[in-house]
Amino acid sequence: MNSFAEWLKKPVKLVDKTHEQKALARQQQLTKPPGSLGQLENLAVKIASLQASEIPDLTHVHITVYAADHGVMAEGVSAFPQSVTAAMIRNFASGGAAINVLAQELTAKLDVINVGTVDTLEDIPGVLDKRIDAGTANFCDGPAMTEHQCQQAILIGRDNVLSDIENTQLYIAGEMGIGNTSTATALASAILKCDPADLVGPGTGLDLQSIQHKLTVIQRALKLHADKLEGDILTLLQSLGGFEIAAMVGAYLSCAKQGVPVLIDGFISTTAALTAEKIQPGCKNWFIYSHQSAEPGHKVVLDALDAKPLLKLDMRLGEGSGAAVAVPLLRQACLLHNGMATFEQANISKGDK
Ligand SMILES: Cc1cc2ncn([C@H]3O[C@H](COP(=O)(O)O)[C@@H](O)[C@H]3O)c2cc1C
Ligand SMILES: O=C(O)c1cccnc1
Repeated sequence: MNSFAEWLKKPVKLVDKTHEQKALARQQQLTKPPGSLGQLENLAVKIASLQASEIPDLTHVHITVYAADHGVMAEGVSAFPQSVTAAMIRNFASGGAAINVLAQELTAKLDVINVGTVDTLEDIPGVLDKRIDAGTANFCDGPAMTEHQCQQAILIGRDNVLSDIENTQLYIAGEMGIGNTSTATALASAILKCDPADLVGPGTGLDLQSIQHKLTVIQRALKLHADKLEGDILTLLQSLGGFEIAAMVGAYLSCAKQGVPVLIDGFISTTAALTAEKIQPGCKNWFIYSHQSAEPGHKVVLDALDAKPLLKLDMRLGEGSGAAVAVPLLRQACLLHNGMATFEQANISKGDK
């Protein structure tokens, strides 16, 4: 038995029900009509139970952006050229991307990992070079990855979570990879056995005619890999995924096994979350969903996870940006939970009904 298979078998950590009960009871004691803080109450209870703590705390947030290129770009499926993936890695390193601005404001730890760009980048301070290959293969011609490459990518995500687990109170995986809305659409359609026409969208900004072309490309890929649709999820990930998507799957599996709360971002990240949940049911107990992006496939994937995202801001960026935007809400839910007085402390009558 190799170490990958051993690790994969490790169970997902069970969520602490005692702390859930304690947090629910505390919410009933706080000086407000029960339920009046709406979803902020559920959030605080969820974070308290995931952290197994009476004082949930989100001071230390670990954000990792996984970047990689996609072979399906040979079919012309994005409004932007493939070289933008590498260019954005440079931008992450110099602090100019949206996620840099947000991570700085949150005082979050921000890692950037190159999991496999076509461009061989020089050593860039602040970027972890874990290039598996020069992008994935075109899944219209064959599997996107070899089995070994897929495992390598998963282990990169696993190890990133473990690298700072002692300090991580919340983990966010972001992605950068031109063409990856096509990859996520193909993978999610295969996993959910649904029509890719219900998921496909503009990504970075395709017009209607180009979206139609993107759909025919994805349909071709799904036809080519049709024999794997009844097979296991890891094979689907290997056939239709991307390096950064597989790395996010590994990170989510790692969080669920170790008991680290995860805040999920947009369409591509949520497709990785769905993949992790299908590989190991129960992973999703560790997930909180930040937002619903404008990419149509995101709603389909969120629904498949029974997810109720906190925000709907028509964002469609990725990089972990939607999740980062939601962190202040989570922090405020915790602050209210921890800091408000109880009826007893404030000597206020609780009311009878
Ligand atoms: C400058 C720039 C920065 C980005 N940051 C995230 N994405 C997002 O857009 C890409 C997916 O869209 P598509 O499948 O249409 O290529 C991914 O890289 C995703 O992270 C970006 C895209 C661009 C152009
Ligand atoms: O939903 C997302 O995260 C998204 C949508 C379009 C392009 N990139 C990311």
